[in-house]
Amino acid sequence: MSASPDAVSVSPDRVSVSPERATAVRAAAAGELGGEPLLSVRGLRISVADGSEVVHGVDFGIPRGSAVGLVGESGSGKTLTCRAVLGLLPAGVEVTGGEISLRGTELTTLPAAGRARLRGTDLAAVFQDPASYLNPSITVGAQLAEVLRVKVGLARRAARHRAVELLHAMGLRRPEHVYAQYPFELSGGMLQRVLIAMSITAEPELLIADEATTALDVTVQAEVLELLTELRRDRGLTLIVVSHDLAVISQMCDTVHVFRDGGIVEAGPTRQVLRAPRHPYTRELIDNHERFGIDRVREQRSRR
Ligand SMILES: Nc1ncnc2c1ncn2[C@@H]1O[C@H](COP(=O)(O)OP(=O)(O)OP(=O)(O)O)[C@@H](O)[C@H]1O
Repeated sequence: MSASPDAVSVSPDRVSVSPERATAVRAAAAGELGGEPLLSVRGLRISVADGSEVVHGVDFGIPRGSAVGLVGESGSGKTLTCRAVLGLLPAGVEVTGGEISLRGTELTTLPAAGRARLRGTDLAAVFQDPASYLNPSITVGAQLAEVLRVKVGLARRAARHRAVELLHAMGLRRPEHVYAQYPFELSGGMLQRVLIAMSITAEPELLIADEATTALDVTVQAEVLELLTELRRDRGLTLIVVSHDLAVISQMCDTVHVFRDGGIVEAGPTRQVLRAPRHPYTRELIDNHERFGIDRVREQRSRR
């Protein structure tokens, strides 16, 4: 990062732009520029165990069926924001202000059991390290079938049948064989497909992919991104894609929200933000992306 942390202001409220521009950033971030939001996050504040605030009043909306990218440097608050939406904040970390509404239902005041019920059935997530979410001593098929029994209520035989179907639908060849394999026998890309299968068993409307392809090699990454795009197209899944990789965001997302230091500094249609970034920090992200040899963003920008 060439600029010091203080070189760019951290939230639309503190950026020196015209009031009209600040309003436009907030409106874009809140999803008001397109469609009825499936998810609406307003003024979200998150504090950690020592009392310090790490997310400072974030606003955004996710229109149903859209793919929304969250980008920004490490530690800018993307993951905690997603975990707050899922109701899965780490111990000692808590929401201290704001609202998170899913189809009009306020989530921050729901009891833990209610939040747990929503996970899987309405909201789901896949993260960077799929192996850590699987039990190493149980076959992946048995684990997937168990989710189908618990979350969908299928009987044992039906769950097995559906699990094989899902593995097939995730693009895994020889799904019967994969069903009987243990996590250590599968590659990272295969494990991520299994996790994606698990996450969509109960047909949630919103899937959060938090650096879900970061650890995969480029070809496998492209295949998993393609799978997510297909799920969006074929099942109407709404996606939140968290990534450091602007090429991933450019490929997948209709809109992008740029996080910095716990706030959103710029938001809007991906193409517009990447082509004509308005905020110095967004420009810096794009320049860094290009400087480090990942030229796909510029290629995609110039092709359009
Ligand atoms: N369990 C925790 N306890 C204390 N502080 C935390 C905890 N988790 C995250 N933080 C802090 O909260 C801030 C936001 O973290 P977060 O993980 O949301 O950032 P991020 O943008 O997702 O980063 P990355 O891209 O590296 O995942 C950071 O300053 C981080 O150090």
